[in-house]
This record gives sequence, C-alpha cells and structure tokens, in this order.
Amino acid sequence: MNGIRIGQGFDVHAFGDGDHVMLGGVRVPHDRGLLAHSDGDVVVHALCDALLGALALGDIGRHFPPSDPQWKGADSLAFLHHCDGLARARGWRVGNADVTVVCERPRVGPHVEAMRTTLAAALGIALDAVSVKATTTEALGFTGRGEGIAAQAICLLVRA
Ligand SMILES: Nc1ccn([C@@H]2O[C@H](COP(=O)(O)O)[C@@H](O)[C@H]2O)c(=O)n1
Ligand SMILES: C[C@@]1(CO)OP(=O)(O)OP(=O)(O)OC[C@H]1O
Repeated sequence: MNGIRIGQGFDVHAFGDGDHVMLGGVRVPHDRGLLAHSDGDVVVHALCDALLGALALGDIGRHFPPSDPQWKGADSLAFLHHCDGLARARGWRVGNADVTVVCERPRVGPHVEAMRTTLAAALGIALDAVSVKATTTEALGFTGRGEGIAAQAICLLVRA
C-alpha cells in the first residue's frame, strides 16, 4: 500500500524544582526542572503523539499510563523508540518531523542541533528530516509567565 500519513502532537509540563530540563533527549541546564511522571521531555512527548496520531493509535498516555510506576522517571526517548517501532511494524517510517518549543527560558537555540541529532538518531532517519524550532509567547500566557514549557510537533509518515 502506498501513501503518506500525517500526525500532530502537543504537550505541556509545568516547572518545578530542579537544575535542568530534558528537551528532545538533551539535558538543558536550567534553574527549574519540569514536573512529570517521566523525565518530562515535552519535545519527545509531542513527537510521540504526532507519530501515534499519524497511526491513529491514540496518545502517549494510552501506551504509557502515568499511573504505571514503571514509567516513573523514564527516559522519554524509550517512548519515542516504541512509537517508531509501532510505525515500522506497520510499514511506515518518519519522512520528516518538525517541532516547535514554546518558552521564555531556557534559551533553546544553543541546543537545537543536539536535539535534532538525538531525535534523528532515535528515529533512524537523516538529520535534515528533523527540525526543531523555538519561540517565546512575548511574555503572554502561561509560557510567558514562565510557568512551564509547551511543545508542538508534526510528522509525516512515509512507506518504509
Ligand atoms: N526559548 C526560546 C525562545 C526563542 N528562542 C529563539 O529566539 C527567537 C526569537 O523568539 P521570539 O519569540 O521573539 O520570536 C526564536 O526565533 C528562536 O530562535 C530560543 O532560542 N529559545
Ligand atoms: C509520559 C507519561 C508517562 O507515564 O507521563 P508524563 O511524564 O507525566 O508526561 P505526559 O506528557 O503527561 O504523558 C503521559 C504519560 O504517558
């Protein structure tokens, strides 16, 4: 069967105590952490939901319930690897993916290349098939008030 699939994902985590945030599988030093059951990697969670959306397989919480202690503190790249496996088992792979991180701080730009490299490796695709961008909300809303980080992702699935 030929064709393409498209999916989008969105995630938010609130800031709490800590000295770093995980974004796209990269440890980014910060004066706050992100509250979550897992490592709180909003970028990877949004990307997982984009893959699951393209596959019409529900969302990340269905596959990795927050009530399940085995995911406590989990490395979110393991979630992404699982979602990619679900795609590949159905004959799909990620053609390209594009993520936007929304926060005032930390500055994401200096970490974008490391995030792209990490995500491309996790998905087994070329670096130029993975885009990571960042924006503030010009001090508006919950991200503008520095209450947390949001991420949006979109991905295209193509035949493997
Ligand atoms: N957390 C962030 C937010 C933004 N950037 C970079 O700054 C540029 C300008 O942001 P605006 O919200 O004013 O458009 C943006 O294009 C990003 O390159 C960042 O690195 N980290
Ligand atoms: C990732 C999971 C894992 O239990 O928990 P959290 O780290 O809290 O993240 P969330 O974005 O709320 O997604 C739900 C869960 O699948």
